[in-house]
Amino acid sequence: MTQDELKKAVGWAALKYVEPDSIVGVGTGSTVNHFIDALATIKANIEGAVSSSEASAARLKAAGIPVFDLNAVDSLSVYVDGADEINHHNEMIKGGGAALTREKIVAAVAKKFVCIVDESKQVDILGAFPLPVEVIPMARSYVARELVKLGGDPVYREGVITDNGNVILDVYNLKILDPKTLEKQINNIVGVVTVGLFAARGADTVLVGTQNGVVTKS
Ligand SMILES: O=C(CO)[C@H](O)[C@H](O)COP(=O)(O)O
Repeated sequence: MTQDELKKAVGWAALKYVEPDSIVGVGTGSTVNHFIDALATIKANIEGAVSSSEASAARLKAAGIPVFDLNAVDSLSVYVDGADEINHHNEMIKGGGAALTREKIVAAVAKKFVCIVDESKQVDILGAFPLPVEVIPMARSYVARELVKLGGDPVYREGVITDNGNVILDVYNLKILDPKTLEKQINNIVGVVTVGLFAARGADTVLVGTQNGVVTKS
């Protein structure tokens, strides 16, 4: 199977975590796009969705699924999203699609985070994928200097403005041995909006698309 077929398999497998009549938290990316396609087939059985990006909101609306503002929603039973890397403790690097801040917010509200990945995303140690950091534009150079002090090589993602009007620094050459501590350290730098390390709030369930089928990990 191709990588996209593996993504499709986990996107559809995530449907079983959607509760009837609920509002579903929806992430961003090519794997989640398959989940949205699957969700469209049961749209009569759900109330709607909260989206982590303008891109997913547009896809949800095009599929006829009502999209709610998160402020209008008290709780979400499930949040379904992909990842750029995931380790064996269900800690992740996310933000390849620049949606990390809204993803972290929607994930925080949800009772259960179901992460959907193809097997190429599984790693022993996070950091081969450059770590995205969303930054207030005027703080870009300052934050970059602070990230160098933490051992990384930040690169400005040129031409990308997030849905929140900010910029992204991608931090290369990090070997992330303690994701929870690094998440706190980077979030503490003034001017950082969010780091794309999801460790304090990792995934509760991971669906991995493999050549032998979808494997579920908790
Ligand atoms: O964090 C994300 C977007 O900000 C995505 O979940 C991540 O980039 C994975 O994307 P894809 O499913 O296209 O491989």
